Amino acid sequence: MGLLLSRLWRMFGNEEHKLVMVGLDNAGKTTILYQFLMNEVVHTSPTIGSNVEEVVWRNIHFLVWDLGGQQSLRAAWSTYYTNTELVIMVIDSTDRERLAVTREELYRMLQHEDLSKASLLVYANKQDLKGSMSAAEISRQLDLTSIKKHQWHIQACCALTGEGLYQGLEWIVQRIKNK
Ligand SMILES: Nc1nc2c(ncn2[C@@H]2O[C@H](COP(=O)(O)OP(=O)(O)OP(=O)(O)O)[C@@H](O)[C@H]2O)c(=O)[nH]1
Ligand SMILES: [Mg+2]
Repeated sequence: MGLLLSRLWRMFGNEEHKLVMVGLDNAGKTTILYQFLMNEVVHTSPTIGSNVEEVVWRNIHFLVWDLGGQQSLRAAWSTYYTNTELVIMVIDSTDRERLAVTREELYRMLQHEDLSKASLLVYANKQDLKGSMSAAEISRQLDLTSIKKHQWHIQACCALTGEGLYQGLEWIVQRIKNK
């Protein structure tokens, strides 16, 4: 009975999935959040603390937490991890100098016990800018293939046009449906 009810609950799209969006400052997280919510580019300023919005896509409800990425704020990311099923890490694909910092933050995050069952989507954002690294290059530099305990996927995107954003969400939807 419990299983049936939970299936019905899911069929009617009432389940809410917690999604946490992390990444260094200036990566484009807040821009992505409001693209999801309103299909438009909003003017952003650096996030202090977090933004949270409910995003509905293909009848699936996501509670999306967009966390501030400045160095002093990163220690607080883990306070948002409880009950998180999905993590999006956003990367500014032109920010070669700080890819090593992103890598450190990524692996620190994946070790957190509250994320042991979470799936990871990496957005290689700002693909519209000249000199941006490709998703394949970022994947190599971050050594994503070494991640065995989490399902992961990398998606090239541009938050200004929205290109690639929904392909990433589609991967997330498939993860949820396959559970
Ligand atoms: N060219 C280009 N600029 C982008 C893209 N995505 C975001 N930006 C710009 O990058 C800047 C930072 O974007 P935010 O969304 O505020 O970045 P953030 O990751 O939320 O930053 P913090 O809140 O400090 O962690 C803004 O000026 C955005 O307009 C993109 O795909 N291409
Ligand atoms: Mg922000």
